Amino acid sequence: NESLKYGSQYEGKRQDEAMQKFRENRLGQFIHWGLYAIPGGKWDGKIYPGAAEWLQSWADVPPEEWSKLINQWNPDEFDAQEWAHMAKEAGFKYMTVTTKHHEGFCLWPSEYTDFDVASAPNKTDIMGELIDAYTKVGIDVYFYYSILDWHHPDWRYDIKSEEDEQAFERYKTYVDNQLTELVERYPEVKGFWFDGTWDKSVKKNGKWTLEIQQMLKSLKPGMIVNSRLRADDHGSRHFDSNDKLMGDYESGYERRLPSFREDTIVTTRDWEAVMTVPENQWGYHQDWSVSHVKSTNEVLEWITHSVAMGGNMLVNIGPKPDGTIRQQEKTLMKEIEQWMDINGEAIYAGDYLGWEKQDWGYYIADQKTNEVYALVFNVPVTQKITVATPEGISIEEAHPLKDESESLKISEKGPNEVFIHLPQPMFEAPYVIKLKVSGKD
Ligand SMILES: C#C[C@@H]1N[C@@H](C)[C@@H](O)[C@H]1O
Repeated sequence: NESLKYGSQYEGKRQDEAMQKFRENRLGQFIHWGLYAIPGGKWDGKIYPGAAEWLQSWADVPPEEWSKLINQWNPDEFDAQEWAHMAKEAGFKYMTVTTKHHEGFCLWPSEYTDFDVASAPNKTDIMGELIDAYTKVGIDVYFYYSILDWHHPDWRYDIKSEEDEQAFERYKTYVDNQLTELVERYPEVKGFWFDGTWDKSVKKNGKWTLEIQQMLKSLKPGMIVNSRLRADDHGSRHFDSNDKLMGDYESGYERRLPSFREDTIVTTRDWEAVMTVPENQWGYHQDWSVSHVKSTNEVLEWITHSVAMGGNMLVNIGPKPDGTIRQQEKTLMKEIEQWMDINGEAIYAGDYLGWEKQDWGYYIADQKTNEVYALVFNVPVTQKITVATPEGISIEEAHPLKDESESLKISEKGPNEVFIHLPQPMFEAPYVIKLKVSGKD
């Protein structure tokens, strides 16, 4: 290991209360909202199938033209309490919302720019409304902030001249000021989800990324900061040049999940995956037919897979320009609610169990109660699932969370292996079984 000045600051999982709460939350809502919701994936009459919040890039729109969208920012149907209520009912324990995406438009009245809601026809302080409404219903709020900024004149993709150097110094001050402003205006914020840090300009400023992390923690002890912010002395991101995780949790799983076969290393640290309902749409896109849209059961499997590997999951919504939520996302939240009302105990505070992975689905162990759950997604044609337990551990009982008074039949399969017999008929949703285990520590 070489000594690094701007690498990982500590090893292992943070054990303080704020981080434990993050770990127990497990299921969160991601919200991507900004000017990009107005065109909704369409520019000059053409639909672009790429991510809607990247339309400025796909359609190669000059920043000064894109910025005119500010004059159409008028979410007159926006109701933060309604969003918070829907999220609460769905069972989200935390929420992460875009304060500023790559387009540079700020959803709060910032002292440091005119490219913000204060300069739009509708001057509502979106961040203020959301953090108040969500905090009031008991949902923790995190802020997404993009370092990459297509609007700001001092942003640089790389530092290749004295002029670049001076401009980027100004940009660093702008970001430091905005982050300080966000914490001071919204002190209930629990942490920051940084994005847009892949360019050389950031990789050459590892020291700055550490200073941002330290500044946020000095502004609010316990603040939680994702690994995606960080670059080390040599520009290594997420993990420093000694392969040590930087930041408080690993945030590399965007629209993908760690494999149970190859990536169990993730179970040794805190991590969070983020996912879209369509293949790749974070901001509002008016035409979801451009790609596969996940069913609720697919979304529930992504959530379960993350928790079963000891991670969190953020499920994204992209609100419409008028401030309403599209029907597909409202239906999804309602169906997640119906499933979580019965099975949420297997997800909240869930963690990696470490038993042999089976094709029928996932095991989740409760961090606090030590209860063990089997979550069945792929019902075997034999109508029974195999549970192979470590030496000295056996399954005493199996009760479906849908009706815990019911006991499922258990039969011997072999040494440390049993069958659990599933009831007819086939299931319309993932089927969760609480296992009574003996011999577990
Ligand atoms: C690429 C990229 C960005 N990272 C995701 C979390 C979205 O914000 C997307 O625009």
